[in-house]
Amino acid sequence: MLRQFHKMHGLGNDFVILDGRESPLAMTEALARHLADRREGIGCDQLILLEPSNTAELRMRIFNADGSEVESCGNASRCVVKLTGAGTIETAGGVIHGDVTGAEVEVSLIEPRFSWNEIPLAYAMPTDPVPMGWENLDRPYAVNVGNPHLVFFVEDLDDIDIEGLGPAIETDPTFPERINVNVAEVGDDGIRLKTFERGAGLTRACGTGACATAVAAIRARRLSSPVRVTMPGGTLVIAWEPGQPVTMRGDATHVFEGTIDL
Ligand SMILES: N[C@H](CCC[C@H](N)C(=O)O)C(=O)O
Repeated sequence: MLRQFHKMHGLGNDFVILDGRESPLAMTEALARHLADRREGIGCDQLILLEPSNTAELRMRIFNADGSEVESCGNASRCVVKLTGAGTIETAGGVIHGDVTGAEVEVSLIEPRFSWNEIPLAYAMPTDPVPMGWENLDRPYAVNVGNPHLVFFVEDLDDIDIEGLGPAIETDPTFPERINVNVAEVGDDGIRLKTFERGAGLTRACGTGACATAVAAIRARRLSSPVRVTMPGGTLVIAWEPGQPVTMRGDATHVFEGTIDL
């Protein structure tokens, strides 16, 4: 059966979006992996499937390039708000809210969580920072913004081999659901960030990573809200106050639409 798809990206973090609201689509890890494959499929960092929802205007399911289904995706949220005009979106990480503001899109995720069992970590330990290290990366902050993130603050981001260290940290048994790995350098005009994503590897931008990193920087009193977070693919503006949901504002780009036989 021929299915329409949309190819979109948020600051170079790219997505294939399928709409299963009118006609259901049974997504599997294997099919998500195939569609995400940049040689044998369409190619993307995450596969997004839209479905009906009882708690929001629509439900957004998120599958990483490795096929794993996860709770949240900040860049894809902005793309789905722009594509559908939805103001509320149900995700496995909670109901999120979006609004198109001119050329950009603003999305509010959930109120961040910080305790070890909410990240989750495998056992009780501090999360601000986590008393662990991997070569020249140590004492990260752990933050859950719907999905799990580690945030390492470093003096020089270009000194860090994030692609070399990322896989071992992502799959460390301390993180029973694996984890997204963020390495950040704080400067006068905000944060420079690179993210090795759970289930997708190094991406050009990570929306939830930018949110988690800005929240960690505000909690550690390194910066105050709002925070500009600049990644290889571009910049997001993140706003957060303790006790509130974290909000991001940035671009969402529609590249093309096509059909594929599924
Ligand atoms: N790799 C993430 C999901 C995608 C997040 C990212 N693309 C974003 O924009 O937030 C995870 O496994 O939790």
